Amino acid sequence: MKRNLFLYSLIFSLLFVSCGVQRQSIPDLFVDLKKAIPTLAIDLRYHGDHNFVGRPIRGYEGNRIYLSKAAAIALASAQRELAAENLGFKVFDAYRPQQAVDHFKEWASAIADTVAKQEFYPDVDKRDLFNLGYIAEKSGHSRGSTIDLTLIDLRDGKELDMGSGFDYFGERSHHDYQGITAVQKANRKKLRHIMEKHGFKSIAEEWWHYTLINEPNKEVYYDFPIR
Ligand SMILES: C[C@@H](N)C(=O)N[C@H](C)C(=O)O
Ligand SMILES: [Zn+2]
Repeated sequence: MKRNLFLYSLIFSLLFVSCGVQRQSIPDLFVDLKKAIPTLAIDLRYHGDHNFVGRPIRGYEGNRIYLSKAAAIALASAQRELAAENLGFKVFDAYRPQQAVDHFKEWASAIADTVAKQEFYPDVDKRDLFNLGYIAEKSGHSRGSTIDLTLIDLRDGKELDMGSGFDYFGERSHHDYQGITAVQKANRKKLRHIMEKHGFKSIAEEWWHYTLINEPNKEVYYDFPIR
């Protein structure tokens, strides 16, 4: 009896460990972006609390950024081109586990929780953020070839003025919004131009969001946590 118990618990622990390893393993498709492009500036917003939820997001356990190799190669060539103008990228988000998207959905249905409303969605009811295209229930980020980013001046590390902050959900962040200055328009255009030149496409609602057109594994939504 004792022997059986021992065997069962051994099998159970082995199963548990192997599941754990599977959950932790990063698919071959991905690279650690900090290692692939060491000169990239990174501010992984969903790892901390400076984001529209106001708290760290599920699945962002480590301050690391993963992206598909194909997207990382395209981004590296764009970054090289920018450097000639003393410009670089700052990345806010890249691969996003599905569990993080699920966290966004849960948060959106908790109507009373508006701790970060003032900064991120002052004029939008949080229940409409999905319908209006600001957050996706099935996000390209989970497929691994989508990235949220801005431009920085390499001489002082400061972000270029884009006319609204990252994840400001409102018309002000739309590509076609006219009520911003000529400099802000030019900065957005510069970001869009360099991203499109290197194979990425934009969405109308967010100046910071780009997806590699020839992304690999278009059908797969990954859920491994970021550690
Ligand atoms: C939430 C925002 N940063 C974003 O990435 N929005 C798009 C629509 C997405 O969720 O895929
Ligand atoms: Zn995005």
